Amino acid sequence: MAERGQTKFQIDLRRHLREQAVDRNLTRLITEIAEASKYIINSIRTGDLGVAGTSNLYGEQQLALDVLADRILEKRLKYSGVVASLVSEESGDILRFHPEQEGPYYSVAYDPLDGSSLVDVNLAVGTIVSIYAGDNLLQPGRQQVAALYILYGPRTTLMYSTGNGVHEFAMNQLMEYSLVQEHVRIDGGSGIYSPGGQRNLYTPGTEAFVRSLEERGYKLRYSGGFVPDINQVMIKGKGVFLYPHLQNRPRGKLRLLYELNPMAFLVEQAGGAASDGHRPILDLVPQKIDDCAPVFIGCREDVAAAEACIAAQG
Ligand SMILES: O=P(O)(O)OC[C@H]1O[C@](O)(COP(=O)(O)O)[C@@H](O)[C@@H]1O
Ligand SMILES: [Mg+2]
Ligand SMILES: [Mg+2]
Repeated sequence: MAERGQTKFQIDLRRHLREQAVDRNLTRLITEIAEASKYIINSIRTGDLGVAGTSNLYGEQQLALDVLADRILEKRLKYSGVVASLVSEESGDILRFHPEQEGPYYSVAYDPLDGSSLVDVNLAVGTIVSIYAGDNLLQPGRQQVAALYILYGPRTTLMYSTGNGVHEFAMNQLMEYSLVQEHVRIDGGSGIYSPGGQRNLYTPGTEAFVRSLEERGYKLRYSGGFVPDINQVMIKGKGVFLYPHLQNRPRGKLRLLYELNPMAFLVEQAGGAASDGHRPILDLVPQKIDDCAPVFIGCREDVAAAEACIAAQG
């Protein structure tokens, strides 16, 4: 019987970060983001589901919730005292700060509310965060020092890594994130597949890859939310998500800085892989903050099979 107060399941996020010997300022940053999620949850549950009357960098109509979630996170990060620069999917400009606190400082790229168009149909949405040391946000994803996502589903869960495995937390009745499991692993096996985009616009290589999964009995699981769809692969420990290059969209849809890099960091830390069809997502060098890339992400063997199909048929 574990000593009272010592069981793994009473470890909250801050204590876990401390036990992982995570730098004090990075611990502060991650716990500030966790705090901000409480206000985002509240805005999802009670907020205005209408449009904000503005559009983001991609010309996508912003929902009031996108803008509200962005404001909540930006304010938290700005006043955290440990952030040198940040960029959000919703704002599109890099904001720079001069923290008074002692360094080290960090830079953050985030998608404040991914899948926001699913809120009005009451499907799960999430927040995705990518963290670098210093003030340069245009670095390959492999340079990240941490990444995390928060999934606002029937339960609110948080998945983070600082490079020492991926750990899952769930929000309890007191709105604290309490440890559920450490070292989440994607070990493979016949699983699920999440085929994003329009199938009729797939290239021959992607079409051949998806057909091979169906012939192997993979089950289609696609919610239209990147965070729940990736979380399903993480928790099941198998399967693959793809939002590929399309005939009319050669760079796919998902954004490198705030969606692909953080998810690729987490999935690789869980023993999986993430590719743009030719090379690891984490090795792509961002040219500009709104770069997009095709993505095949999940079980290592499935991603390798996708790359082989694309090498053979494009
Ligand atoms: O609706 P589509 O084209 O299948 O795209 C779904 C993808 O787009 C997204 O909704 C884009 O996210 P945003 O809501 O942040 O723009 C992802 O969550 C999801 O994986
Ligand atoms: Mg998004
Ligand atoms: Mg978004």
